[in-house]
Amino acid sequence: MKSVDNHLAEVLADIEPLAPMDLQLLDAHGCLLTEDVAADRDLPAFDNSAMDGYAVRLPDVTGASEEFPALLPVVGDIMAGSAQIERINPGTCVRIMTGAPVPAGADAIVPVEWTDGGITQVRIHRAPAEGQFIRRRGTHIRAGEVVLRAGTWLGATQIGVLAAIGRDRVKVRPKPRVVVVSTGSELVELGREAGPGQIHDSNSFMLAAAAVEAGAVAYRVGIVPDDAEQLLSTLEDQLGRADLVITSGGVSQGAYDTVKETLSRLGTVGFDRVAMNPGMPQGFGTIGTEAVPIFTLPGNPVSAYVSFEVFVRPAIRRMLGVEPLHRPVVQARCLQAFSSPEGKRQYVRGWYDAEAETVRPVGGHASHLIGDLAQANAFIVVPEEVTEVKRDDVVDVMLLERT
Ligand SMILES: Nc1nc2c(c(=O)[nH]1)N[C@H]1C(S)=C(S)[C@@H](COP(=O)(O)OP(=O)(O)OC[C@H]3O[C@@H](n4cnc5c(N)ncnc54)[C@H](O)[C@@H]3O)O[C@H]1N2
Ligand code: MOO
Ligand SMILES: [Mg+2]
Repeated sequence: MKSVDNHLAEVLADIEPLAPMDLQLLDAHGCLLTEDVAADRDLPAFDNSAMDGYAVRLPDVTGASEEFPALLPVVGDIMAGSAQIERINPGTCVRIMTGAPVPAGADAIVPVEWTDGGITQVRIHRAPAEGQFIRRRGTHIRAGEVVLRAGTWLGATQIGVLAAIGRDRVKVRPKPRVVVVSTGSELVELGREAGPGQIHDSNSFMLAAAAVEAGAVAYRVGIVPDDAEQLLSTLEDQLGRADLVITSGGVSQGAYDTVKETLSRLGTVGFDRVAMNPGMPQGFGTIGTEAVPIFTLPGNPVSAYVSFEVFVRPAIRRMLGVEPLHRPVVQARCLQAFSSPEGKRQYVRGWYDAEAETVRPVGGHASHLIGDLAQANAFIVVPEEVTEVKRDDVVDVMLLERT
């Protein structure tokens, strides 16, 4: 049997970051920026008001107080978006709203709360300091300044600053497009009745969701029966839009496990028994003229998910160009004893308590127990040579939290 580490190394040796592309801003969300982005303008782009109030000249309001308010005629109104009033003359003021351009001649903004709120004339009972409540042009970002460096991951706030400087396209590594196919003649689509001997396809939903959580775009193709020709034509159909293909099922020793036979016709996919539990039968290689990487994962749901976490997720992250490739692994005290198969790395569903730094196995170890998987937030990773984990042993814990 092949070791987990060898299989992972072979997989990653065949995976490269995707080539950068110019994408629309929202399509770049969740991607890695591959260019330095500099502002082509100052931010703020013009002097503007930080308050709803009045734009004034300082000499006209100096010393204003409750007892001796300054009284000024209001000669106009500047709302945000208006650029009509360019200047104010001595002895006058204008009403101004937050974000509106400050007219030349104005030295400060008086918030409306410091006044009687007058429309044609205003009583001001507190004097602002020079420049108070004016957001000056270029004080935040200067034209030419780099706002985001190549290598930055674009989350919501990075998308925000790009929009603020007017960028509608940016160069990023695109998200890998992951095609997910379930194989198995026993599978039925959600919404249809599962007849005798049939079950609903859960792997393709779970794996498509996992691919999205890893940062990819997922296309769930659905179910292909255990039929070589149908699998072949589905994969040929899908290759045009795939950067990566994931299948589940049909890779073990069954008489109708057709995935192996079919894929040997399409490209170079190797099938191995990997020394892990769950997830022993694994296939990986490339298919089609574009050499699209394909993972053929075992059909048992927990086996498919563990395989995704250990092999597929790091591959997706490498394609995205993001680090770290792997889930964080921490150490924790195990609250319950259990045994582990010799010679295999075991991934045990667990509940990790970060505060107590403990982990507790969740449910059984069998690879069809998907309900237990859904209750876990971690895998306890038991090394190949360990056959018994005792209560209070310190164990490695792979955290499944979203990162
Ligand atoms: N004689 C042997 N039999 C098996 C071995 C073995 O070494 N010798 N290995 C076992 C192990 S370990 C695993 S894991 C499975 C892998 O099986 P396959 O990849 O061939 O998958 P299938 O046989 O198609 O299905 C296995 C199991 O999972 C269910 N399944 C499949 N697809 C889905 C889906 N999309 N959604 C929900 N459930 C699914 C399927 O109904 C089967 O119960 O082989 C063992 N056997
Ligand atoms: O390896 Mo299978 O993946 O144990 O259930
Ligand atoms: Mg099988």
